[in-house]
Amino acid sequence: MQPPPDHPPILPPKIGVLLINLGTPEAPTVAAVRRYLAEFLSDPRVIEIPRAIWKPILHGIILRSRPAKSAHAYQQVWTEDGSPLAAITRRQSDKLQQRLGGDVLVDWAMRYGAPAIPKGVERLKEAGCQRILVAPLYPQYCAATTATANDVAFATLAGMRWQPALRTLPPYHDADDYIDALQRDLERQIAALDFTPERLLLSYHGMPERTLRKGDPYHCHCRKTTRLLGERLSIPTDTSFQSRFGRDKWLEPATDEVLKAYPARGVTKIAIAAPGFSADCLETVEELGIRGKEEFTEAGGTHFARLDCLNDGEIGMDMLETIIRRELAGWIAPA
Ligand SMILES: C=CC1=C(C)c2cc3[nH]c(cc4nc(cc5[nH]c(cc1n2)c(C)c5CCC(=O)O)C(CCC(=O)O)=C4C)c(C)c3C=C
Ligand SMILES: [Fe+2]
Ligand SMILES: [Fe+2]
Repeated sequence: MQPPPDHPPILPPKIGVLLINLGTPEAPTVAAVRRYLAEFLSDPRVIEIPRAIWKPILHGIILRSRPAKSAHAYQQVWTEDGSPLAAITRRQSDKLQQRLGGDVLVDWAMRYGAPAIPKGVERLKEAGCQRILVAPLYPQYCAATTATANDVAFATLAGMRWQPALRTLPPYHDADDYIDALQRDLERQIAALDFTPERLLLSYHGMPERTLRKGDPYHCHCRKTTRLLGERLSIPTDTSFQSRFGRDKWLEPATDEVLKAYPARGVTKIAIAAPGFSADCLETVEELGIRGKEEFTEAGGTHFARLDCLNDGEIGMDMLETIIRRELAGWIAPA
């Protein structure tokens, strides 16, 4: 039987996947970086300080000084395709779409800036997706990253009469497929170097230490990833935490401190990787690859290599397809 002529359109039901990463400015300019930082650093999941105390600090000090410094850093990593984080996430989405076929619609979004999560969820719903997997691409769970992305996706549903069913991608810090992909990709990159590193430093984004005491599993997830990876690699590994922000105590040891201390300990040839980042970005290319290298060589290091993230390479895409398919179980037929 045909629906009446004034009936809203009936689309064949589809499955949606929304890949999410942190977000990045739209241009490497002071104004665009200020807009991005204002949104990012206003998120109470990121800065857990009472608003009445934090707002004057953010608007009176941080947004006056940091955008110029950060814009300079972004200018050093910007590509023809824009910010590396956005360009790589877009390619991951396109390649996953090809792998999953036409019954699954894959799109991507950023928690801060564009393309925004609400628009992504709405686009998938309008295209007929009655079931959506929200996939924040953070292997290690953190309230400041995973939870805030999921919050926005769920909040988008609050305004809908006909809500799609939502699933979220759980952390995959100890998933065999993830550890295996890291092992193979890092071994491949180390084998291609023109020197043999004495140690592999695994640098994760830092967090205030108090978030660990409050029950965030992030620190434990990072440590577990290093342990599982270290058990498989022949090169000795160390763990460190980068990108300290503000005056509070952050997770230790700090990446820059470890880099500066290596040569005095007799370690002068190293490789550094960032397993917590699913795509290369400012934090890996500039902070580790440029500033980290300077810190290490100024302290007496002789050989330094920054290894790429899994990005949209074959090994990374195989892993991403496997973990996404696993979460779509019961929604799509097994591959
Ligand atoms: C208190 C501040 C911050 C917390 C907490 C934080 C946690 C956190 N961040 C990432 C991943 C990324 N962070 C990136 C950039 C970035 N991070 C902060 C501050 C905090 N991060 C700032 C101010 C910035 C902007 C750049 C700068 O001014 O230094 C990025 C890169 C974005 C890009 O455009 O390339 C990523 C990715 C994680 C995983 C995390 C907690 C686990
Ligand atoms: Fe960050
Ligand atoms: Fe940084």
